Amino acid sequence: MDQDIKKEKNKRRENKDPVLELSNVKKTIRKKGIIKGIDLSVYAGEVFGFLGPNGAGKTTTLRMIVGLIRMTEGEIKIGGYSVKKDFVKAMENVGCIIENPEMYDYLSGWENLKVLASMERGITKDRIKEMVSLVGLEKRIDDKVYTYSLGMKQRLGIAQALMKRPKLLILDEPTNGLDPSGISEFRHLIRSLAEKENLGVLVSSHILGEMEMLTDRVAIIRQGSIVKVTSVDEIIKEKGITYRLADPLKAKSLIETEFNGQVQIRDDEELVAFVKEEDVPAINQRLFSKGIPLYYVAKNQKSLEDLFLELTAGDEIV
Ligand SMILES: Nc1ncnc2c1ncn2[C@@H]1O[C@H](COP(=O)(O)OP(=O)(O)OP(=O)(O)O)[C@@H](O)[C@H]1O
Repeated sequence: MDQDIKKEKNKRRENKDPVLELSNVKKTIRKKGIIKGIDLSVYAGEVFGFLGPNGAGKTTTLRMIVGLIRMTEGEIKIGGYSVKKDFVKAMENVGCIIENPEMYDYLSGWENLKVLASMERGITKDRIKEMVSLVGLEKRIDDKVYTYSLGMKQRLGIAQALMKRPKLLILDEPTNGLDPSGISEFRHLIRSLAEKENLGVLVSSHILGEMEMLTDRVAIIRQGSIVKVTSVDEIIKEKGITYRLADPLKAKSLIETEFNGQVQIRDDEELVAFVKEEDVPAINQRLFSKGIPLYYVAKNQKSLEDLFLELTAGDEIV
């Protein structure tokens, strides 16, 4: 992500109240701790990922946020309103798709939105049009919903969820069943919604690559507890530098003695060097002057998947 946008987002986070705030949220079912005291905050304009293996407690937490099940202990605030004390106001500030979005297949997309608008206060025809354009459904909005692809249904579901202008959008496993181009379109849609509508978006998923590209920050949940909250940028830390070259043995000795680096030889043409990034040009020059042909140099990055595996080691991972 662009550095300026990142700084801007951090500034926004520092200056603003969260659109969603969980404090010490617990859920006990038949004396078993399912959720063991979760704290987290989501801010306007950010896409926040909720990641965890099967059975970690993602859906239970999302269902507590939208009031489908009661929390045993703790506090949840949406747009500043307590889900316990100000339920209706809290719910006015959240749009969600937790299971499949509810819609009438035999009506058109437009008719579906009209039906919903008639049930809510203050939704104008202009707002419906605005939502249709925001989710990119203009061309097909008059077609019956049963002719829609899964991705189009999802767009309509998002339009429904956002009609009342909530501050927070919650999506549970939203890319399930989408093909790669659908996933990519979805990613662009969510990012642009977060920016244009200044929405906080909470997305749950176990699809790590997707989350890496979609979210600004992630919370990793394991056995009912959050084990880490971090920005995606922080995760993608250096994991050494890969060199493909003619003589790894000779290169290893040079890098270790002259640049105080650690080197692991991978095969007869590849090594990974743990050196300072600013030393790389000098290393390359020295390899050249020692007559070691260099084919390729690349910075290795730690992915969300690496981190997820480290933190959830031993759990079932899908
Ligand atoms: N009503 C219930 N009674 C007993 N156990 C429950 C109940 N609801 C959830 N659980 C248990 O709580 C744990 C968390 O479930 P949850 O569905 O929140 O996980 P998840 O992270 O959403 O997993 P998945 O990705 O598989 O949906 C699981 O072990 C589940 O079996």
